[in-house]
Amino acid sequence: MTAPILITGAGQRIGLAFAKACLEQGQPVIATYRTYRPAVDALQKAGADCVHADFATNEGIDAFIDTLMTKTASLRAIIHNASDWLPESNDTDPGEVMQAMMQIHAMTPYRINLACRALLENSEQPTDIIHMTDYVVEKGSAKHIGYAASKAALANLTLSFARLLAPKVKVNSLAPSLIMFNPGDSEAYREKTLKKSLMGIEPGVEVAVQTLQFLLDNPYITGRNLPLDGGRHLA
Ligand SMILES: NC(=O)C1=CN([C@@H]2O[C@H](COP(=O)(O)OP(=O)(O)OC[C@H]3O[C@@H](n4cnc5c(N)ncnc54)[C@H](OP(=O)(O)O)[C@@H]3O)[C@@H](O)[C@H]2O)C=CC1
Ligand SMILES: Nc1nc2c(c(=O)[nH]1)N=C([C@H](O)[C@@H](O)CO)CN2
Repeated sequence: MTAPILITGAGQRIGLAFAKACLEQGQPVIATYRTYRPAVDALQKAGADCVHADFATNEGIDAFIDTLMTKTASLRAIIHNASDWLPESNDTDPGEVMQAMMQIHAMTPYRINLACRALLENSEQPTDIIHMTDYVVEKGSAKHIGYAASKAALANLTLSFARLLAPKVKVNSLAPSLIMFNPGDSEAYREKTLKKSLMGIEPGVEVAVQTLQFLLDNPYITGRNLPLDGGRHLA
């Protein structure tokens, strides 16, 4: 019996694409979602075990972990994809922004990874943890300061968990810049953002799926950060 892959934040966009790609290969998936959408039903019908989870509190994380433990005794991989892209703004308290960003991008992967160590080590095959970070870990962000700091914390968790869990478990970061816009992004924002990379395109979720598969298939990469950014560092 193939151990499932846990994908957090799989109710839309990149996480949903990850889940669909795994299912299409016959790979069992446990997918978390916070907001119900018809896509969650479709994912469940496609064979995923969809679990509601809100990681905004430690109680919410621990409640999810308790549910997960009733579903499986082993895991093929954990993809920490759940995320909020909160900017600083005049009408939000900076302390709340930083707390929310650290909660979803650092506390959530930290608690789930520690709780699931045995599930990952139980598997016969090599197993993986993949942290979805961000290009801004390298450069910072003037408009998403708390977000960037929390993704930098997540990138450091990659190093620590790679040390802790080797050789049974590989632990890597996937660091995208633009993959896909949000529906509300203005034309002006889109134009400006496309110019930030050498490739100058909105690549879409497939490039993230390809990179995920590369990491899952490779037995010798661990503790590394894989950029997926269209050459943004040279633009
Ligand atoms: N899209 C892009 O261009 C880029 C993406 N990335 C990273 O890639 C990953 C995927 O990006 P994308 O698909 O755009 O992500 P989204 O912004 O669509 O967020 C993914 C999911 O995270 C879930 N989520 C947010 N907060 C919580 C919470 N407190 N508890 C549980 N779930 C939560 C949301 O659930 P729900 O909707 O169910 O409420 C959402 O569907 C993210 O980590 C992101 O930071 C990095 C750079 C660029
Ligand atoms: N959780 C999210 N994180 C990020 C998103 C997103 O939509 N959700 N989007 C980006 C941008 O695409 C950025 O990389 C380019 O402007 C960053 N993080």
